[in-house]
Amino acid sequence: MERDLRALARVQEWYGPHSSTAAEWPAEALLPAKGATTVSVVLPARDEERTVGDIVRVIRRDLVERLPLVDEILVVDSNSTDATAERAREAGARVVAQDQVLSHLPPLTGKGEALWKGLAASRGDIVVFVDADLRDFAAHFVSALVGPLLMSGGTHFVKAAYERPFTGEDGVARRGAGGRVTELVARPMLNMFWPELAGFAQPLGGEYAARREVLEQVPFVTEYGVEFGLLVDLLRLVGLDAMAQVDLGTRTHTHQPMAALGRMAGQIMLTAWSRLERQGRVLASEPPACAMLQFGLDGTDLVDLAVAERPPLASLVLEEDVA
Ligand SMILES: O=c1ccn([C@@H]2O[C@H](COP(=O)(O)OP(=O)(O)O[C@H]3O[C@H](CO)[C@@H](O)[C@H](O)[C@H]3O)[C@@H](O)[C@H]2O)c(=O)[nH]1
Ligand SMILES: O=C(O)[C@H](O)COP(=O)(O)O
Repeated sequence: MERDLRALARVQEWYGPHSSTAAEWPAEALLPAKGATTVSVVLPARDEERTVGDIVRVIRRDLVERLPLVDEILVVDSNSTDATAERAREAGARVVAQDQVLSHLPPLTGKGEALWKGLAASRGDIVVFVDADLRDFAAHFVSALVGPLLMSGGTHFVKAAYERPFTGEDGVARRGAGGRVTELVARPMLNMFWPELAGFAQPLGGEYAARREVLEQVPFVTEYGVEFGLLVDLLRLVGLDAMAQVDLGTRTHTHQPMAALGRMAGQIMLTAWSRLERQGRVLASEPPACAMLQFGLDGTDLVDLAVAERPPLASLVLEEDVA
């Protein structure tokens, strides 16, 4: 109990100075601090033809043309079968095909792979990740995340917080009802094992920014464990006081069906397990099973939850320099 109270006190001590709202970071006020620092926005996108174009257009209009805050907009086409790449290109993004980046490596799959390839293919000193399925996107989703990095040299990683409504098939948005995996899996596990991270309201959210030099020093889990893995690994690398959170308001996105969220939850649990093992906090006589039986209306399905991992990009560059 005493340990729990100490952890809570640490989170409270962090929260005040490291949490802010988007209104505190107006884009025009950031420009003088930008100087020669370059900013890339990277959007991982698999079958997002309905939303990716609008997001790219807003970033281009507000943060490239009106105010020169963003230097590069990169969409990683994650093996889409729809017109994602065309829509992104028309809107003004540079588009790379996930498997064509570092194409000498055997391709892996999933969101984490798209992010890692996006990091490899982009050039900015600051990298902002934004999901490509957001609705009602506005430019402060990018500028407010960049704010603390430009204004404070000691900040290395900035994660978004927001209210997440759930919009059902009836089209009605229910406030606070979104983020089911966040609430049922990610936050309970963080509170149990990495309580210092308990102050991050949306640990799974896809919007965050960091300095390239730190992103290149951590591994990327390939599937949906990527955000959980990054938080835990960055905590180790840079410490809580180099991490910050900005409230962006409300986030609406495309909801996945329950079975897909079950797989996501499994991938996040396996990611947590790998970090507990790596940090010497569990001793396993055998690894967890990666197969999960799912029951749907049309019968059962045996799904594979296994996640792979890409090494820190910096280690790869070193290896390739030596080779
Ligand atoms: O193989 C993939 C899968 C997804 N995506 C893209 O990644 C983003 C987020 O994926 P999505 O399937 O919409 O995830 P959510 O259901 O919204 O999951 C939430 O929780 C995940 C687990 O932490 C996070 O990765 C997400 O960013 C977060 O929004 C979208 O732009 C996708 O197009 C890819 O690029 N490749
Ligand atoms: O972050 C999450 O928990 C998942 O993306 C699910 O979100 P949803 O419940 O809003 O679909």
